[in-house]
Formats: sequence, C-alpha cells, structure tokens
Amino acid sequence: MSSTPPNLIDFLVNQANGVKGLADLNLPTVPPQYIQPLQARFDHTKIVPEESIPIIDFTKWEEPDVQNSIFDAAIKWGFFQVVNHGIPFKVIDDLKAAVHSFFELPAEEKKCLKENSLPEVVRLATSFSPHAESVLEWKDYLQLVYASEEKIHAHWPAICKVQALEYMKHSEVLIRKLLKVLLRKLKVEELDKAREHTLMGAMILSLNYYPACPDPEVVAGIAPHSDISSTTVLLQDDIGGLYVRGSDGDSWIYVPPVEGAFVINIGDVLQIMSNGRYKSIEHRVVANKRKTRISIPIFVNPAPDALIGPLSEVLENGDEPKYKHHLYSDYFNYFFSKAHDGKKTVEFAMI
Ligand SMILES: O=C(O)CCC(=O)C(=O)O
Ligand SMILES: [Fe+2]
Repeated sequence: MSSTPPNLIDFLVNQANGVKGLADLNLPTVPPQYIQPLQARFDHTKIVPEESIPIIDFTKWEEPDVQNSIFDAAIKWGFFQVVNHGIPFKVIDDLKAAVHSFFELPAEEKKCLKENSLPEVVRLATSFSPHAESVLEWKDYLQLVYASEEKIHAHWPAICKVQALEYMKHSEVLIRKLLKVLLRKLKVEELDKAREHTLMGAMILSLNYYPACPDPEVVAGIAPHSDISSTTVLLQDDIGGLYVRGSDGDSWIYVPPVEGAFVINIGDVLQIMSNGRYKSIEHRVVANKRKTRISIPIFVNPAPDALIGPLSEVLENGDEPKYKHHLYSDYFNYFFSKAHDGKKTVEFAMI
C-alpha cells in the first residue's frame, strides 16, 4: 500500500500532483496536514433541512416581479439559484467534461503549465493558500483570468480553452443582467464603463476539483469563507457538498444541485458598495467519501485598481458609511495572505 509522500508540500505544489495526486495513492486515511481541529469540522446536526435558498426563473428577468425576488434574495439570503438563464446546456456540459479532462492530466503536464504560465492569467493551485494555512483544504483549482483574447489564446491550457472561453462569453451576458438588477435596486440606473471596471473589471473562472476523500468528516473541501467578488456565478455538478450559513449565524443550509441552475451569491464587494444592504454570506464545501466533485465559480471581481467603498447613491439618504474606501488589489491580496476565516476578511474595510 502507498504511503504519504515524505515532503507533502513539494509533492502537492512543486510537483503539481495536487490533492488529486494524493487521492490517487488510495491512502486509507488522510495525512495529518488535512485534519481539521474538532471545533472546525462540519457539524451535521447544524443543518436546517426545512430551509432552502430561493430558485428564481430568469426567463423574464426584466419584469418587476423577477427583479424583486432577486433583490429580496440578495438581502435576505445573499444566495439564490437561477434557472432559464439562457446559457445553452451544451456549453455547460462541454465545460464540465473539460474540467475533468484537465485535472486528469498527468502531473508532469500540470507542472509544465505551472512553470510556464503567466500568474496574472493562469494559476494552478491546491488547497487555498497552502503557505498561509495551518490545515490544508481537500481541493485543487485552476484559475483562468478572463483577460484579453490574445492572452487567453496564448496562456489558457489547450485542453479546456475553447470550452472555458465559450462559457465565459455566454456568462458575461447573464452577469451584466444580474448586475443591472442588483444596481437598479441601489438607485444606480446604468452599468456604464466605469461601473463595469469597478464591478466586473477582472473576472476569474475557477475550476474546482474535490477528489473523493477517504475521511470526509475530518477535512474541509473549502472551509467557511465569504467570496471577495462583487458577485459569484457558480455551476455545480450533481454530487452536492455546498452549505451556506443560516440567518441565525450558527446553522447551515444545504444548496442542492439543481439541473441546469446556477448558484448566485453576493460577494464582499457588493456588501461594501451597498453599505451592508446586500449580504455576502459565509459558505463551505463538505468533501465526499465516494465521488469526485467539481464546481465552477465565476468570481465577478473588480479590476485591481478599482476603488471600492459604499456607493454615493446608497448614502444619499444620510446613512453613515460602514466601510472605508480601499483599492481592490489590497483587499484581494489580504484575502490570499491568510487561511479562509469565515466572514473576517470584510473587517479589512470596516470603519
Ligand atoms: O464548490 C462550491 O460549491 C463552492 C466553491 C466556493 O465557495 C469557492 O470557490 O469560493
Ligand atoms: Fe466561495
């Protein structure tokens, strides 16, 4: 039987095996570096089975009823699912297949990609920020920055480039519509170029891969965190594993996979810009004993040089700002400088 590689970080990171390579060793238990302290493990008794986030039909997205349900969901839950979003099933299925093909590549090829890719366009990683974490997460991911077509063609890996680009082109249309609705409710009528720069100036397509885990109860697929995007558009497969924080701040609500749906969530940026009206809710992923799971979030992020703070339209009626203005790149770098830590990142911007 195989044993844990003696230099685990070298095996995972430098040799680009990732947790996929570790799972392929068929170890009977997880290495100690993955074992979460008791208090951080997922407590299944905290699930509230009768609660669920709303599912919104996006067909008539311009109608007030639909816009109101999006607004209500963004305020109450910070999370909702959308169906009938207009992205063809084939585009979605082709991308999912390409994600599996990418992670099934030999480590040698992934190592080559790591060593030759521009970090501002392509980043292959394992866990979250392994050098900043005391316990590793059971996940590999490939971040593809939605840069210029020239950079995309030169740097995104060939095995998933066409599928990922096609998916992004379709998703961009949906993202603009979602942002328009969310902004309109904050009294911002137009998504002009400046606002696009601030809200969606640097989108990242992340391909997440969670291999089957011999001991899912003791690890985190992703530990509790909130996203640092303006909004996140997530495609999950049919395995399940995503939980969002209940409104009591203690319970967890399961997000069931819904065929053809996207999970949308508000990120810290929109919480800050709306001066706390929209909520960026904590969420986590639980690993699976038997099956490999993939998920594909688009982090709709501001451009690095965008200045983020409460919108003047939101403060018009005399509300006190709860957050100070900051450069998005500072917020981004702060997020990746530490392990996932629930809702703590947003304290960076609090007054
Ligand atoms: O895999 C999922 O369902 C969620 C992924 C997630 O929360 C993230 O990548 O930030
Ligand atoms: Fe997330």
